[in-house]
Amino acid sequence: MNSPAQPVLSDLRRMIAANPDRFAAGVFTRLFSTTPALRDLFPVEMGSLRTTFAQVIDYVLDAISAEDGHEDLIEFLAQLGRDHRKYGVTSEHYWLMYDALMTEFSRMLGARWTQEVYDAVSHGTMLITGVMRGAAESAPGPAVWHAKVVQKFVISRERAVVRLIADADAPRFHAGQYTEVQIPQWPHLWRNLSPATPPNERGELEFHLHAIPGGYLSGAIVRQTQPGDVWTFGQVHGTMQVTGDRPVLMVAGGSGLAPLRAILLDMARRVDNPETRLFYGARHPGELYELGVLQQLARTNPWLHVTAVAETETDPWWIDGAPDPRQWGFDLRFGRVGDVAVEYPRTLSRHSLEPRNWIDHQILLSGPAPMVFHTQLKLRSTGVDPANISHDPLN
Ligand SMILES: NC(=O)C1=CN([C@@H]2O[C@H](COP(=O)(O)OP(=O)(O)OC[C@H]3O[C@@H](n4cnc5c(N)ncnc54)[C@H](O)[C@@H]3O)[C@@H](O)[C@H]2O)C=CC1
Repeated sequence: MNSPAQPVLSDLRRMIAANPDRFAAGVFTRLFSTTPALRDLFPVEMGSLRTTFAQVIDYVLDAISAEDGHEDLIEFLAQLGRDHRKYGVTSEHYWLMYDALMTEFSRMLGARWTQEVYDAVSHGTMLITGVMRGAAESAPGPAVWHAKVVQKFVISRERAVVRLIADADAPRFHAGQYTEVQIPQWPHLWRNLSPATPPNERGELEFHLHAIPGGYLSGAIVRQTQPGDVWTFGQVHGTMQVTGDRPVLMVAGGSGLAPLRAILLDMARRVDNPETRLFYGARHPGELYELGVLQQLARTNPWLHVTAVAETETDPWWIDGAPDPRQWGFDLRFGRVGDVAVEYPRTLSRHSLEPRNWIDHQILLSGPAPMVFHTQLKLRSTGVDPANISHDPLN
C-alpha cells in the first residue's frame, strides 16, 4: 500500500503497541455494550485473549501495508475464522465486530480520522471480518465435536493420563496433530492438546497432562476430571509427521512426548520405517513414566532407539517410589533433553555406527516452548538446516 493514510496506519500500530490491553479492552467493551449476549461466548478471564487479539490486529495492519504477502494474510484470517466457529460466533457477529473496531480506531485517531484514513482502515477491518466470516461459513464439518472420558490414571500429584471415546462425527486427523479442547470444569476456555495415540476406528483418544503452574485446564484435568465428563473439541491442526525418506531424530520434553508417541505408535503399524532416535526428557528420573511403553515399542521395532534424559540424578522427596529408569534397559543421561540430544553424536566412540551428526535427519521437537526454542537454536548452531526441523507453534 502506498497511500497518504500510510503514516496514520503506522501511528495506529504504535498506539496499539503502547497499550495493547487497553486497545483490546476498548474494542470488547464496545462489542459487549451493544450486544451483551456476546459476553457469554467468551471466557470469564479474557487477559490472554485480549493479548492475542491485539497481536492479530497489529499483524493485519502491518500486512495490509505491505506490497505483497497477502496470500499468507488471507490464509491466516481464514484459519482464524474457521477456529472461531467453536465459540458459536455467527455471521452477524462479524458485522458487530467491524463496528466495534472502527469506533475504537476513530476514537484513537481523533482529529486525524479523515475520509482517506477511514477508507484505508475500513478496507483492513473489512478484510479481517470478511475473510474470517467467509471461511467460517464455507468450512466443512461440524464446528465442534465431543468425546466422553472413560478412564483416568493419576501418574503423580501433577500428572495424569485421560482416555476418551469420541462421537461418530469426530473429524479424521493424523498422528502427531493437535486439537482444541474445552472441558466442563472450564466452559469457554480452549487449549490445544495432542492425542498421545494415533486415531482409530473406535474413536479412542488418549491425552497426557502435566498440571503446569497457572495452567487452568491442565490443573483441572489432573485434579478434577472423572469418567463420564464430556469434553468438547474444535479444529484439528498441526503438520508434524515423519516423511520416511530420512533417518529421524525426535526430542520430547515431559508431556510433550504425546504427539511423538502417537507418531511412533502409528509407525509401529508399518515395517518400512526409517531409523528413529528418540530423546525423552524430564526434570527428574522418576517423571519418565512412559519408559515402559517405549520399551515395549523398541523391543518389537528395531528401527527405534530411545535415550532417557533427566536434569537431576535423583528424585525429590515428593516423587515417591518411582522405579529407576535404567530398569527398562535404556541409556540414561543427565542434563536438559535438548542439550543431551544435540551433544549426543559427539559423545560416541570413534567406532560407533551411530550418526556422527543430525544434519541429514528429519527432526521433530515437542515439549515446553523454551525447550523447543533452545533445542532448535542449538541444532542450527551445529549446521542443521532449519527446514529439517518441525514442531508445533510455540505460544
Ligand atoms: N500434553 C500435550 O499434549 C502436549 C504438551 N506440550 C507441552 O509440553 C510441555 C510439557 O511440560 P512438562 O511435562 O512440564 O515438561 P518439563 O517442564 O517437565 O520439562 C521436560 C523437559 O524439557 C526440558 N526443559 C524444560 N524447560 C527448559 C528450558 N527452559 N530450556 C531447555 N529445556 C527445558 C527439561 O530439561 C526436560 O527435559 C508443556 O509446556 C506443554 O504445553 C506440547 C505438546 C503436546
